[in-house]
Amino acid sequence: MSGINVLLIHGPNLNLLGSREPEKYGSTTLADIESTAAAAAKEAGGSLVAFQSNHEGALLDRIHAARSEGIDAIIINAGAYTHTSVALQDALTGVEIPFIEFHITNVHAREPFRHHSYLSSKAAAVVCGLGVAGYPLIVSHVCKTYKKKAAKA
Ligand SMILES: O=C(O)[C@]1(O)C=C(c2cccc(Sc3ccccc3)c2)[C@@H](O)[C@H](O)C1
Repeated sequence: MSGINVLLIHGPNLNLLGSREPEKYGSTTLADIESTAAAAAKEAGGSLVAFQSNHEGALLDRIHAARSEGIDAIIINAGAYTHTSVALQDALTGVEIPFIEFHITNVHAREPFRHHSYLSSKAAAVVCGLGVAGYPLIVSHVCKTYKKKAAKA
């Protein structure tokens, strides 16, 4: 039985992780996050591919492509697009792949404009405030508990 294939997506500015605001986002780089997440997936019998873009359309295209790659679950930290993008919600629901909305910080304890998400109502789960340590935890959970998508006819 092959394992769960996870797509980890990061949105705008997250490529700068580790370089500024360590008090908020920690000092871990995005490359480290992705590497640790991939190791967690492997440990849990799954696999993980990662993608980051500062461009909304590129994020949409990457989500669309997941349909034909055997991706069983998406974990997305959409950054600021969380709070603005109906298009991201549409793409994530349109591909019919379960997704988890992830935030490093507790967005509900921050500025009011970060309290609304266009993704949460469609997400299988929403995780925020665990810091970057949350990534391997959620990846492992997904690989151990999610079901593989039925192959397309
Ligand atoms: O907490 C998060 O992971 C979040 O998704 C991440 C965000 C975010 C905001 C600004 C910059 C960055 S990444 C970063 C961190 C430190 C220095 C430079 C960029 C992420 C916010 O837009 C979101 O509201 C919350």
